[in-house]
Amino acid sequence: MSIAETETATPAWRQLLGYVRPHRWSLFAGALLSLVTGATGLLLPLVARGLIDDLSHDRAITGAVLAMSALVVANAAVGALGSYVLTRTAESVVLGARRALSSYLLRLRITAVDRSEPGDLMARITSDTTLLRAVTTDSLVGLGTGGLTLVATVVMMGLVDAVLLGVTLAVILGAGVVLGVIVPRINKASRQAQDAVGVMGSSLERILGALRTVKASGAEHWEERTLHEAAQESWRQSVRAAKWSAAAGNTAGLSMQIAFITVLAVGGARVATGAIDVGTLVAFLLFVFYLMSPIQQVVGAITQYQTGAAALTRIEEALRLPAEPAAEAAPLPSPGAEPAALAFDDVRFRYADDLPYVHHGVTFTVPAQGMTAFVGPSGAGKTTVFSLIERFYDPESGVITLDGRDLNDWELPRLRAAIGYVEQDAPVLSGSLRDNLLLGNPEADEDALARVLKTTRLDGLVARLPGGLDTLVGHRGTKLSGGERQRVAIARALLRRPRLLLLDEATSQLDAVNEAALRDTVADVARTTTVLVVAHRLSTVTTADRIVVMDAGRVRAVGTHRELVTADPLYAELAATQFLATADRARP
Ligand SMILES: Nc1ncnc2c1ncn2[C@@H]1O[C@H](COP(=O)(O)OP(=O)(O)OP(=O)(O)O)[C@@H](O)[C@H]1O
Repeated sequence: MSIAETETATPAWRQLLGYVRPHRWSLFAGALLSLVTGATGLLLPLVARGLIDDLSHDRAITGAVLAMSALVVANAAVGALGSYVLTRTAESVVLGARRALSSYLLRLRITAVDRSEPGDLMARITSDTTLLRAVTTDSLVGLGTGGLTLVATVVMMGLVDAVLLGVTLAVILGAGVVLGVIVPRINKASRQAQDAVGVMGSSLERILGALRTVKASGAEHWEERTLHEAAQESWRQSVRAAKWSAAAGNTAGLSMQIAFITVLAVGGARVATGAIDVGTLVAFLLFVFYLMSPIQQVVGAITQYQTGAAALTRIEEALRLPAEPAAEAAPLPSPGAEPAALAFDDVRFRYADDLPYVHHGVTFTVPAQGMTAFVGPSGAGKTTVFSLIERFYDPESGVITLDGRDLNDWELPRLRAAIGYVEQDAPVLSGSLRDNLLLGNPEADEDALARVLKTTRLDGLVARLPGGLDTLVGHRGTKLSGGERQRVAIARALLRRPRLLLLDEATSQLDAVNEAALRDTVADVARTTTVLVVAHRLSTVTTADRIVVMDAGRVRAVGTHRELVTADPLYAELAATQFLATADRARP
């Protein structure tokens, strides 16, 4: 299931109000200033009527000219202030949405991440939230102030001449019908344009994450086409939205011009019959002219809302993905904390309802302290054991306990604080070596850092690097070797003083020196912590306190290397293929 298919329950306008609520007072102040701007503008036709009256009665016009000038200046000043307050508020709304969304995405369950595209999620935080800015000012305020100004103008027009008002409203009504057809098309095109931006984000994320492979496979042209197609699609849909928006804006403009001409014709006739005087006609025409602005504002608000509603829907979809409960960070185990004991009891698990079971009743126990290795053919479900311990996923049935307590009864942050986890591809983030090491425990002091560097045999590397710990490691640690990356990841995990260390060995072959360093490190750590290792090379686990042999989602044997070589044919075979069994059997 893709993220876009997630059902959306909350209507876009309610979400918008949710984001705007914390800023309602500044929004109100901005809207008020806009209204004052509108009101000062509204007085102009009346002052103009006075001016024409004064002229036709040979009276001095200085007062009227001064009043008009003052109104124009006040209009501009209040308008500028209002626009600043509104834009600032709109930026705050965007900030609120970005914060909410980024906090939420960090809490997403791994299952949700598995079935969504990170690049698309990124686009929702960066690009879709940006659209809220315009929707806050143009739509909400535009609708509020434009609507009020419109009503006020219509009332004033009614007071000046009811017949001419009737003529004007008839024209506006016609334009309203046309807009009813156009507006839904803007929404659809905007949604598709934003989706295309999401597709671009996903492609970019995928390509930049594997640029070496892309280059080595000579796939640049192919990937270029994918990116260009997504960009083209976004362009096509944005242009479609722009076309309909332009049509909407022009319909409003055109209707006002038609209204102007009609009022001129009907009003001229009324002046000729003496029903109204010229001053009234001029004032009314000025009102028609003035009506243009609030009508444009309201139409702009409605069209802008369509783009915003599409973005809000995409944001809401992300916020409906399953996430872990929000919780305070848990304290790390204190120095010298007891190692943890772990047990799996008849655990059955599959990654999704439509996928086959990965664990068919896995059972094993791991006492506190020492090293337990998991071995078995690829796809046996070894890494999945770790994912379940970290509660990235929950088993369908069976019980997993840490210190005799069901994992479900642990507060998630407390559980994860007790565990150190080194993933298979041991990610190193960009930044300095120090940043990478302190990621899991920013408060670790220099002593702790030095101890961990020594344990993980990284002290030599740090001494060699020109910048020491402050050397930048490059995006994803590209400036480090595979073995160094893995040891950095172990050091990072160890700085958290874990009571249980999960180490998923890299499948890539390490050189003999690195492999020995890794083996010694793990053996050292296992003296004070419970260490679980998923091993792809048996050479790393021959000294393990116990080895759990997994095959096709089941535990088929548990024992030491010596025991398993004779007791378990699969293990013996694995060992034989790695040239270990013979050497071992040869020993007395
Ligand atoms: N996120 C996932 N979604 C769906 N299926 C998955 C996921 N992760 C793993 N699997 C599947 O679960 C099975 C077990 O995977 P797991 O990574 O636990 O095996 P493994 O024993 O660690 O293998 P290897 O030694 O190759 O790392 C595999 O068939 C794999 O395709």
